[in-house]
Amino acid sequence: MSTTIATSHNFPPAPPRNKRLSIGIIGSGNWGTAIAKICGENARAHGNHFRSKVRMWVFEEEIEYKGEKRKLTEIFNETHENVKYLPGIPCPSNILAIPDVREVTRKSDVLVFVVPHQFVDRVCEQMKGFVRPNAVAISCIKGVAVNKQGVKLYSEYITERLGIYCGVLSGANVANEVAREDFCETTIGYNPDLGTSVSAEMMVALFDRPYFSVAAVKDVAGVALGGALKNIVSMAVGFADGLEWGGNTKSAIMRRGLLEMQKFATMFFDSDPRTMVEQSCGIADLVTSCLGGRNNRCAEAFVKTGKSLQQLEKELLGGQVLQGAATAADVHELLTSRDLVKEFPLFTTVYRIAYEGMKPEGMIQVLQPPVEESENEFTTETNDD
Ligand SMILES: NC(=O)C1=CN([C@@H]2O[C@H](COP(=O)(O)OP(=O)(O)OC[C@H]3O[C@@H](n4cnc5c(N)ncnc54)[C@H](O)[C@@H]3O)[C@@H](O)[C@H]2O)C=CC1
Ligand SMILES: O=C(CO)COP(=O)(O)O
Repeated sequence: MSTTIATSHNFPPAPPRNKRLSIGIIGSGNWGTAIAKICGENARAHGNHFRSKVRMWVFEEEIEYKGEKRKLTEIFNETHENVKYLPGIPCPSNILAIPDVREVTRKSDVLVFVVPHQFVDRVCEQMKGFVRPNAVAISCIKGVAVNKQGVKLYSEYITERLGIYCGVLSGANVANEVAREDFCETTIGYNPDLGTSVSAEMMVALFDRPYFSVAAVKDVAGVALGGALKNIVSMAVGFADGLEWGGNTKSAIMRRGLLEMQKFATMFFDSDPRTMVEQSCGIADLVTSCLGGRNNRCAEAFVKTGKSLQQLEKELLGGQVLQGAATAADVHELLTSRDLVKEFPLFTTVYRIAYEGMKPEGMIQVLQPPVEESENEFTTETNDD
């Protein structure tokens, strides 16, 4: 079993009252709001550890609400509901929606990053210079940052941009189900050896709820990559849904996908291969996303309707952001630059279907065993009689 370093059973001692931590949520989408709800509940439940007020940065927009145009922050602070991204879910009244990311940054000891990965760069740019000296971050973002130099986790990227320690939270956590308080598990990747002012136990205390069971491990890369890469595999399963392939074929895709996830995490990072198969951030997230996450739904519709993924994102997601196609492109760019495309046939096929017009039926070739494997004694022609 990969080593679990903290769970809700290791409840941390309370810090002195003047050292209680202020929590800031950077993001307020579907998952951002569900995470803010969890932190808001725990800030109240553990008043000796956290300050009650949880600040949530909202990318401000005007929306049509009860017949008039209103600001999303005003509606949230009045109704305690994110009517655009998490409708129907009452949030605790100690969450305050704030349109200025610098104000949230300035006033927070723990910064919880939960924005679609496409926006991390510009958000960090605005936060620079406003971060508290002892602040720490935790990233709930599912994606990878690729450039000419190679690949980075978003937690590493945040550390580099803002100069603060950043852990990761990721798991089988479809936001609407978590917000409804259906039971689920999640994984925190947190490595206290790298020097952080907030312990792994304290991070668990911030997120663990009776319906949201948290385990912390040291394998930050394994946790981050499980969430990022399963988005590619869930698109592959969505293409299979579009073709009306059955459960056996889809589980073959999931198995091959899991192996590529594990291979990627150990090839490019020092990740423990057991994380992908033992923790919620690996196999469990892969399964839940393939059973009907947003990537899966858009990929299915892509095959059934012939519309572009951008169009389907607009039509099906109500302002939420599709991550899998962008991650497939990021990963493909990296694999191409390292001449490793053939080592990751499923990831590559998803890229080709999404961007190069490859027919989704072609996915079946990826599932066939490689030629060397099928050449065994039973297939050799004999002339015995
Ligand atoms: N929704 C889910 O079920 C889960 C999502 N995640 C991950 O959490 C991260 C955040 O996802 P969600 O909260 O679901 O976001 P979302 O998909 O609901 O995206 C909408 C959010 O993006 C913001 N946004 C739009 N344009 C922006 C801009 N130009 N600059 C900054 N922000 C902008 C919107 O204000 C809104 O808060 C993603 O990496 C996702 O993969 C992780 C677990 C579950
Ligand atoms: O990450 C998720 C569940 O854990 C959600 O996945 P989607 O973005 O595909 O909905």
